[in-house]
Amino acid sequence: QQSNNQFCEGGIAYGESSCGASIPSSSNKLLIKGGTVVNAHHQQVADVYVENGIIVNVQPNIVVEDDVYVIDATGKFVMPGGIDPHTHLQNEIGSMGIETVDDFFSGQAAALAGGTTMHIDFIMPIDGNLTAGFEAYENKAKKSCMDYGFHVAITKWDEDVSRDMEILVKEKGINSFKFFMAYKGIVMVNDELLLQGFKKCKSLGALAMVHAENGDAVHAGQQKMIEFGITGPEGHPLSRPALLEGEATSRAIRLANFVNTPLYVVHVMSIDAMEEIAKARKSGQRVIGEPIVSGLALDDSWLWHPDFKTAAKYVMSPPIRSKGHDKALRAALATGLLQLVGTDHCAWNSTQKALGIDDFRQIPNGVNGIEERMHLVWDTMVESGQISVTDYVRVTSTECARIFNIYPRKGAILPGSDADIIILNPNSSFVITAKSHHSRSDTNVYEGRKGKGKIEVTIAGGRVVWENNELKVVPGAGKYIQMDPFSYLFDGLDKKDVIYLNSLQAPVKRAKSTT
Ligand SMILES: NC(=O)NCCC(=O)O
Ligand SMILES: [Zn+2]
Ligand SMILES: [Zn+2]
Repeated sequence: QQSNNQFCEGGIAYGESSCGASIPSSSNKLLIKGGTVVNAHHQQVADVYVENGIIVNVQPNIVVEDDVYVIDATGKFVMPGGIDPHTHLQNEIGSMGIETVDDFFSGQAAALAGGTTMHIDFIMPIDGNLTAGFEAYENKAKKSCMDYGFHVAITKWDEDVSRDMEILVKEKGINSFKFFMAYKGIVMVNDELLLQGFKKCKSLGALAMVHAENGDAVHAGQQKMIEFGITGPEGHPLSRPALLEGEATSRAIRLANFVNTPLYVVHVMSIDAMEEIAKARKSGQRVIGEPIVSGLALDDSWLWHPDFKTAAKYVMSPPIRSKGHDKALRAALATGLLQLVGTDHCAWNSTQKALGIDDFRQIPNGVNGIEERMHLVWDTMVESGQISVTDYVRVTSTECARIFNIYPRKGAILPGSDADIIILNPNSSFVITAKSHHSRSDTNVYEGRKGKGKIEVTIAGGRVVWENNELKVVPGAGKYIQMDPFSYLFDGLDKKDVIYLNSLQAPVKRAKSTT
């Protein structure tokens, strides 16, 4: 495990005494002075006053008493903390029973150091059982140092699953379910299950999510690579080309249209998938496309690197695509064809990745990103001139809060919102390296990457947790955020059902044939 001198681990609390950090112990009153406060809809120079973890006032020249901790943000952007819609902490999906290196403490500490103050993780059922899965993740998340929510994966179908979906939505704060169209023989579902699951999601007001790759074809592609004698990491992208992502995306979109329910496509990695989403949205269908930072900022050339350890770092599914896809995905994000950015943070160390040294199919799938997302989206999208600062807030925070129905508690700097806030200095710079990152992985897919725009302060639930490159995090400080069903994506959706049902009221009358 990586040790890091900016971050103390192994104790109970992480504060001045144990870390030598200079961040003051949490004050319940905080004033951020003179920054440019940015929301998805508006920006203004103003002060932000926080009490007991909640934003109380946002306006210029707020005057406060002496007992308030004051941060000067002059010349900097004050924005809602990032919300990462897609993470896998302490997870073993598709990885032969081994667990990712980041748990709910180390992964969240990394997130906070990178300006993300909430994430939504994927609960994997236990032997298909959703309730058992939920309870297991409730336990894993007890060490959380920032707020979190859950999506739940559906890997089989029966009456218990259907009943548990209802319980999770009505009693446990779940409002989204994920279906894997790949990982054949592990968690992949067929079209019949997709239809049943989508129908149930619709009735509950829960959002259906898909990992869209044609799993049967991927399996055939993998066999073909092995027959050709291609066993290295480059066999991974070669075995599951973008057309298989495009096919599954198109199929999921059409099935969601048939059921008339909104659809969220996770980790959109290719032009093929992006174009299917754009086409459906243009026709009025409610489809959300989530690119992830590795798809926006990397290309697949690394997978051909002669050093196995380097190449294996980049194995994830769907694969990081060839040059050109990254640029097209950035353009689609800039023009609103894709809506929000996740990470799919699923971190392994190089020993775990080496399980696939003789066979790329055994390399655990997944890359890091929870700590890097906010910096890389700033650098590649805002600093490059592709999107505005308000759009940055929208794609890194607000849109996620709206889709998962927690806006404006999250995703906004407004009176009454949770005090999850970042301060970004656009004139400062960042550099990414495994030597100083906070993930427990010994590698980083963005190793050596430098850029403009540095998150200098992170405030989570009103506590200053990242300042002067020092983390001050407390296990157990994070809260589970329950998310209600029927987000804006469901508004007016039933009108289409009514039109359809009405058309059935007038069946064609035909005279009985006499012959
Ligand atoms: N993406 C990946 O390779 N690993 C995490 C699981 C998933 O999202 O498919
Ligand atoms: Zn996936
Ligand atoms: Zn994922």
